[in-house]
Amino acid sequence: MRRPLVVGNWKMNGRSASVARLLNDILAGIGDCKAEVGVCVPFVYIPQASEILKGTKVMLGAQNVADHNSGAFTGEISAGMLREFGCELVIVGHSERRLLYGESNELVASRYEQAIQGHLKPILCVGETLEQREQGRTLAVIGAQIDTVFEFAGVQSLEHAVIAYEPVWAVGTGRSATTGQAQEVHYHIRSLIARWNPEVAQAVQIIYGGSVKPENSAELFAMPDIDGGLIGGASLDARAFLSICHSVSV
Ligand SMILES: O=C(CO)COP(=O)(O)O
Repeated sequence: MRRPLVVGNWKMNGRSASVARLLNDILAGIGDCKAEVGVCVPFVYIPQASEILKGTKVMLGAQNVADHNSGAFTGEISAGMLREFGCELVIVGHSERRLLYGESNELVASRYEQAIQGHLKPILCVGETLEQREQGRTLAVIGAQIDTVFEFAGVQSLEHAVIAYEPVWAVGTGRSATTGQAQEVHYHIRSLIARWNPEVAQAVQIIYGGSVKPENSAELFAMPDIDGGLIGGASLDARAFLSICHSVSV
C-alpha cells in the first residue's frame, strides 16, 4: 500500500522571516495528516528550515543536487552537503531546470544517481510540453526521460525515489491536467516500470504537479495511480498547502 506524499516546491521564493512564518504555520496545522509531507526550500534557507523542522514529521528537501560528490563544480551543491543539513528529499529534473537551464536527460540522470548514492530521496520530475502533447508524443517523451534514469541508476533505485509527473503546460499556468489526463500518464509510467520490475512499480510513489490547488487536489489524489502532489504556487500559502495535504485519500 503506497502512502500519499505531498511536497511543496517553493522555487526561488521567500526571505528568512517568511520562511520561519510559513514553516511554523505548516507545523501548527499539520495535525494528524495522513500524507507524508515535505518542503523543498531554496538552498540558503536549508539550515534555518532544518532547525525549525527538526523532530517534526515534515521532511526537508532541496530543489536540485550536483551530479558529482565534490570537486571543481562552481555553483553546485552535493548530496552530502544537503544530508549534513538534514535534507531527506531533493527534486531533480524539474521542467524549469530542463527548459530554462538546459538540463538534459543525461544530466538529470547523473543528479538522480548522486542523490541515491548520497542517501537522499530524489523526486524525479518528468513531463511533456504543450507542443509535444499536441504532437501525440507525451508518452514517448516521458518514456525517454525515465529510461535514461534506469540506464544510469537501475530500476531498483526507484525503491528509494519518487516520480513526479508535471506536464509543462500545467506548471504555474493555473491550468491543471484533468484527472483523466493525469491518471493516464501515471498509469503509463507505472506500466513502464512494471515491465522491468512489477514489485517496484507497485511500490513507487508517483505524484502529480501542475496547478494543484485546494479546489482540485482531492479529485486528483483520488485517482488510483496518483499518490499525492508536488505543489508550487499553492505551497507558499500555509492554509492552501495544509488544505491540499489534508485532502489526500487513504
Ligand atoms: O512546478 C510545480 C511544482 O514543482 C508546480 O507549480 P504550480 O503548482 O505553481 O503549477
